[in-house]
Amino acid sequence: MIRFDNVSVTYGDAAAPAISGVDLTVPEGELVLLVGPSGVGKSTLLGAVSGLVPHFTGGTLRGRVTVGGRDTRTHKPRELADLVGTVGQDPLAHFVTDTVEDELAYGMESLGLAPEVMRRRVEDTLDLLGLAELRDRPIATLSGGQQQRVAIGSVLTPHPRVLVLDEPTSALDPAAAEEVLAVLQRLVHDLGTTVLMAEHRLERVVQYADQVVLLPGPGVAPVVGEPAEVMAASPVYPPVVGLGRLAGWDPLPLSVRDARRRAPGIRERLAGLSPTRTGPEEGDRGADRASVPDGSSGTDRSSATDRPSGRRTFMPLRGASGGRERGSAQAELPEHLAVTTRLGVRRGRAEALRGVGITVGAGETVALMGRNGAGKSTLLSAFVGMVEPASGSVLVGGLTPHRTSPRELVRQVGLVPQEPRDLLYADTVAAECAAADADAGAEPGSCRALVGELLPGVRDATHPRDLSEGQRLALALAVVLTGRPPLLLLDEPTRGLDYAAKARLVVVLQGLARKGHGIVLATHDVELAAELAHRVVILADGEIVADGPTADVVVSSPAFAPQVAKILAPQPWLTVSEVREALR
Ligand SMILES: Nc1ncnc2c1ncn2[C@@H]1O[C@H](COP(=O)(O)OP(=O)(O)OP(=O)(O)O)[C@@H](O)[C@H]1O
Ligand SMILES: Nc1ncnc2c1ncn2[C@@H]1O[C@H](COP(=O)(O)OP(=O)(O)OP(=O)(O)O)[C@@H](O)[C@H]1O
Repeated sequence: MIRFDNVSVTYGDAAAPAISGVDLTVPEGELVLLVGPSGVGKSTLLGAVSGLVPHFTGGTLRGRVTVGGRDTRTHKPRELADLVGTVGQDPLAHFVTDTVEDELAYGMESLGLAPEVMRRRVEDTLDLLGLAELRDRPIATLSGGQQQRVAIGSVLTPHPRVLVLDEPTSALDPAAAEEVLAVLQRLVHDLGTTVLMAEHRLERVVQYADQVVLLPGPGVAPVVGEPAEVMAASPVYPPVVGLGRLAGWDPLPLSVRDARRRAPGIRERLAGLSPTRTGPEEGDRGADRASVPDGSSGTDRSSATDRPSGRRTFMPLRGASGGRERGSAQAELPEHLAVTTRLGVRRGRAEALRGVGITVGAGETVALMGRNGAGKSTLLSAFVGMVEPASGSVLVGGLTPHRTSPRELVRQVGLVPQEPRDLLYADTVAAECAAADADAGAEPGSCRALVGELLPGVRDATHPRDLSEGQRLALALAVVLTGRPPLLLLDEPTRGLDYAAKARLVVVLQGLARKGHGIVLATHDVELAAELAHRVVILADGEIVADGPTADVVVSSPAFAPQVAKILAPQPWLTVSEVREALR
């Protein structure tokens, strides 16, 4: 159904092609998963199928790509629309109408389907993706995950024979991701739809794939094969495969269920051992240790709700680089970097947050989890004054965010938004980084070094618009981290990041936490939360329904447990690295 004949794509003045030597056949009715490190050319390869590359992105395509016999170089995306449905990494870029229902109908309208058919398919899709309650809503007012569901729904309604999906579950909560994958599998099995999908969170998808296409490095020809075969040697692999490789299981399990069947042996070896975990208090805070007050873990919900802002104790916070003093370093900080008390926030007609009491202590990393639309981004927005409380209060560094000037507030708190593009305004990576250094009063080169540390291979001269998703996120993270705000907020910080980049992000954030920074991440990435968070807070429908140490909260939850916890339960292991450490 899809064929690549010796395809290469070179962008503008890039020295080397983004993809090269790609020979590939995707048979009709298969679900093929495209994997590989960040920036390796996955989106480029997908774009060559939908025709976006090179028609919209520029660059030169050599060789031949055909879909259902149509050459994508001579057919514009519009001329492929009846055949190929595409969901890109940034759903907002694709929306053409204003409301959910219109968007679901749009693709069918342009194909001229009968009104009764359209009506029925819109209803089906609203139900299928849990969008019925949002049908009249302006798309601009939806949460990130709600938007991603609309984007997926809008390509399903015309029933294309080929679906090209770029990280389609990146903004979805774990349950929604499973539902979407079940729908895709049904289309593949029942209707013979062909699906080509790129995804970083392999733990979510690899067990559904008929074939895996691995791009091992930029411009390197793909490796194609059965999922278990490719996973055995792939540089990117999910925790279940990591555990399988560690335990020497052959063939490698791809699902939690398969791994559980193999697990008795490793469970026996682990019996009597326990994971080494450092809480925020036990962590080595190095030079700053003495200045960080105790009792800042805030794991006790009742006190978390009722405790005042904690201005009793003030703590000097040093820039993470050590001696260099800068704005925030001179600011005196309360023991709790952020406190909300019975916080209520309205968005439109909805109460997005209700009675939320949460504290974030110095040195603490908190993962905010919960279904799409639960209010996670709203809470982060409240911390930076982008939304006002309708009731209750929010204090950050002792200040009321929405009444504090941005200049003053940035000394206390920095936010990496869900869409990193919102943060970037310069024309090149180098200029963006220079501006970030200047804004933060950091040494020239600080931001650029961080980008390289998170993701090697990002070029100075590239326009942020032309970066891959993961590269852009690494840049946005670096821009905010350069300011080293005492409180660091990250909204879904792993979209587009490969496992290695995620691991490096974990190291950087752990280092900041040790130096006394408080970190709050809103995330659907249960594996990231397991690696990084001291504490997990679960929001449901605007209310806190759980708040406690990570292991306590996630292990008991089928939705939020990481793979290793599911495989080794009832033992308390969360990550492959914990198991590796224990077996050493
Ligand atoms: N329009 C463009 N102009 C110039 N360079 C581009 C353009 N689009 C992508 N690139 C570059 O091509 C390379 C591959 O990007 P691509 O988006 O295909 O990677 P990816 O594997 O999808 O990455 P990610 O996993 O981060 O989404 C990157 O180095 C990127 O900077
Ligand atoms: N401007 C608005 N008007 C009406 N409702 C809104 C508006 N902005 C957000 N909402 C609603 O508020 C609720 C909370 O949204 P929020 O973005 O905080 O959710 P979230 O937990 O971050 O979700 P996701 O995981 O999908 O990112 C959602 O139901 C959303 O649709």
